[in-house]
Amino acid sequence: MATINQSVDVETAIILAADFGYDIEQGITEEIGIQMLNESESGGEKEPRSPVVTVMGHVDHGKTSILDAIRKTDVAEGEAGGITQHIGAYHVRSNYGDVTFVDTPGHAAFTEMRSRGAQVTDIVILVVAADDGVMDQTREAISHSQAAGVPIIVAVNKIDKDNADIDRVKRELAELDLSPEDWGGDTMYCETSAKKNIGIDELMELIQLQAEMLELKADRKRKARGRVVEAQLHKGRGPVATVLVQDGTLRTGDHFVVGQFSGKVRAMLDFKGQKIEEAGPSIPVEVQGISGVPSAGDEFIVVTDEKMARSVSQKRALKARESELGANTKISLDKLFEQMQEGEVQELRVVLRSDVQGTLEAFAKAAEELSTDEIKVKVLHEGTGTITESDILLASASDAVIIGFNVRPSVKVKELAQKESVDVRSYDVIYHALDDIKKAMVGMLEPTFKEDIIGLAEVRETFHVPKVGTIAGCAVVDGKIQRNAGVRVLREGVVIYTGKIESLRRFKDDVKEVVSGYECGIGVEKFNDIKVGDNLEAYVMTEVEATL
Ligand SMILES: Nc1nc2c(ncn2[C@@H]2O[C@H](COP(=O)(O)OP(=O)(O)OP(=O)(O)O)[C@@H](O)[C@H]2O)c(=O)[nH]1
Repeated sequence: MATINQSVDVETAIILAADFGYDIEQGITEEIGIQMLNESESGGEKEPRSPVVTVMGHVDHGKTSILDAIRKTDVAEGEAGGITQHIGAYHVRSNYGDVTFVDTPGHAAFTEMRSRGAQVTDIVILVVAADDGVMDQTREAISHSQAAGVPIIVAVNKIDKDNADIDRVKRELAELDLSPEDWGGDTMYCETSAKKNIGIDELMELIQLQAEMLELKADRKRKARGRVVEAQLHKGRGPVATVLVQDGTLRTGDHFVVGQFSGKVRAMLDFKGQKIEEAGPSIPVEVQGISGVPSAGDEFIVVTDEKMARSVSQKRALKARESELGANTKISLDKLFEQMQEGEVQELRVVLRSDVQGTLEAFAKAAEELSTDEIKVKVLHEGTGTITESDILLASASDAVIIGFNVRPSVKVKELAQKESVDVRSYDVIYHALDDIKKAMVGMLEPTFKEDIIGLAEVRETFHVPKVGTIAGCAVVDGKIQRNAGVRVLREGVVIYTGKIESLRRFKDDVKEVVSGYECGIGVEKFNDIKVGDNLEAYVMTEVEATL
């Protein structure tokens, strides 16, 4: 006998359910088991934990130098003189408090983790060189941090330089929503010289101040959970992962699930490569004893026993394979209306790319004006030049679409977009893009013509043929090139000309098409300015049935 509130064991449940014509799947109870474990098992009080910080900025603005200077403030270090770092994260104990630094290379890694649901960073330090000011990667880092909702502390670095212009940096950043506090804004600024060791203590103080405002807390008594920062197959130690403990305490001997793998903590090393027995919240450790190499961003959860660990990891592996095969759940303009109806989106986020700055400003303004009560159009990031891998990762992590004007992603970037199911749309004029967004918002997006890109060729040589013009000696690298197809001439990922393929030859013969792997000569109608290194993108327009 059991009352309605009492649970029964799995065997009984299976027999009972069978009487009613249902099958019971045991795995689900274990997934739920983990959840319950994590919800219920909260032992004691939540205590403050130290902040996890990521340093970002444009190349050469001084990220590494600032991190080095910070490490020198480590009071635990003393005589040894500088820490030899073994893993991608480390913990500094300064007079101002403890800080954990996640040393992943750049904002792409940061966002890749986030696209896996892993937000480990509490605070971003944005390093901007005072002599150089805001540059491309500064802007990208800001967009990535803002999209993640992580507060930014600005370190205006290299103030020792003669041509340092701190006010200019502040002005440029104020335009990007990072007004300094002394200008009435709410962004913390710190003036540093990593080289002369100026302002480093102040920076550490600001980190603590920001951390206090964030009220970062964790319960060190519970079983540990954390995230993988990096992982690899080590020759002697087998699969190892740097895990940042986010809650609870991790101990040697704990059974755990990590991504699709499981294991038992055989040994733990801190970032100095020293063996430790336990690691509390905000502490990075290298864990040994995993059944395989997990991915950066994977969740790490301690469970009660080995059987549970194994069973959950197997279910996860199966699920991962299934989702790889199907399910595209990301946002796309095609599905915008459906998703709006289902209440899934209130905000259409876009990442913008264009060949010229003017288009960006005009589009961003017009797009934001399209916002209605139901849906807001928000530009997450904009930049000139071609669509990058970092754009795709940002769009993937933030569920955004990418809109490009006269720019094309490279083959590699396109593949990443496909893998991440990011909707990348290319336009040549603003109002076409605006039209599509408008139509998508009311569920009327029904292109009557769809452009199919059929192939890509790389220009290896050019020849001048009298009366004909320039012929491009090309290698077809993707798909096929057809005579009379439309063609775009791309230079460094930017469209410089759009026209038609006028002539297509293999050796001396005119041919209708040339497929990937072969070489050919291509003449572009009314265009002679082809250069070695250009890419030719061939496309055809196909009629698409109206869908509603
Ligand atoms: N004068 C001056 N030079 C600095 C300062 N900080 C860094 N530098 C110099 O700037 C150069 C780049 O510094 P890094 O710390 O390597 O810059 P980074 O941002 O880590 O560069 P990447 O890792 O390549 O992106 C080095 O030559 C440093 O010595 C500073 O405060 N003042």
